[in-house]
Amino acid sequence: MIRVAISGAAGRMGRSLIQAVCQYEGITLGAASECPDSPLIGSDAGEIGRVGVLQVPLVDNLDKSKEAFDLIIDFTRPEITLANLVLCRDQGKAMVIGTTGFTQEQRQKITKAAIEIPIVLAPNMSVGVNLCLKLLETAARVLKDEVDIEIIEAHHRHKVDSPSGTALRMGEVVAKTLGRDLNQCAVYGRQGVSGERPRESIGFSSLRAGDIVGEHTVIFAAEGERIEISHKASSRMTFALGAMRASQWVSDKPPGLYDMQDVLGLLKKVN
Ligand SMILES: NC(=O)C1=CN([C@@H]2O[C@H](COP(=O)(O)OP(=O)(O)OC[C@H]3O[C@@H](n4cnc5c(N)ncnc54)[C@H](O)[C@@H]3O)[C@@H](O)[C@H]2O)C=CC1
Ligand SMILES: O=C(O)C1=N[C@H](C(=O)O)C[C@H](O)C1
Repeated sequence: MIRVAISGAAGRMGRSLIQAVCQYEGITLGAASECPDSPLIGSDAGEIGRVGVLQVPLVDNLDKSKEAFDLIIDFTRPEITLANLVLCRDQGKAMVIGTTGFTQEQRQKITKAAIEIPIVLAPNMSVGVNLCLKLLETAARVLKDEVDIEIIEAHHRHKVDSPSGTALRMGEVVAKTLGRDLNQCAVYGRQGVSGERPRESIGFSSLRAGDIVGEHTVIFAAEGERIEISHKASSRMTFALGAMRASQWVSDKPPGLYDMQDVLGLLKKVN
């Protein structure tokens, strides 16, 4: 049995993760944490996830429950993820990181820690999005530089980072396939007299509204035809169950930085 700790247990993803643990065989909830000033500290995680009492009280720091879990699942904010990373590295525990919005420097800290512990880091843990990443690679390889590429994403009004981690990953996959550097060719929104579109740019547009769970579309537009590859998540359970799959997968892996493509065995080329 793999004992997981959920960081950010009362958050949107945290609550879905508690439910997913209860649905998933071979995984049990060992610990759960929330922000130190949360009034929910001390409450039972099962009650927060609406799955009945689990006898796991919310702590304000997972360091206090470190004997009770084997790995941390973290869907929080970058600075919290990095604090959990230090704990996991010091304790030799694995990590599954779904948090997005890392700076380059923060990402490097994760890469460095992965020399010592196994980490799955993925901006999107749904099977569908990870399949889309393979489809995008194929589309870019076939369409080459003959198309304009635009990435549109839509999320709920509470999301704090933009573009979404998934949109950025989609851009990276397409740019890499086309031999472009995303740092050079990304265009984040347009306003005013923005001029004619250079073919090599990859455009990003972000919508924030209501309770949209997460939607991504990549448009490949040529003269006379247009291809759109879209994914629409309608429930956070799709991400949470992906995180369970990642937890089970990573629990017996050697140190290294992995992503959902590794977990799902999608690394081989799809033609
Ligand atoms: N990789 C994936 O598949 C997905 C990634 N995400 C990402 O997950 C992250 C979280 O998203 P949401 O759940 O919507 O956010 P949220 O804001 O609902 O949840 C974050 C939780 O962390 C808690 N928190 C704050 N400080 C803490 C601390 N010191 N210790 C423990 N918990 C603390 C907050 O109180 C909050 O409850 C975002 O970066 C989002 O982009 C979201 C969905 C899917
Ligand atoms: O914040 C969210 O909600 C989501 N964030 C992830 C991202 O930034 O890509 C994944 C998903 O779309 C939901």
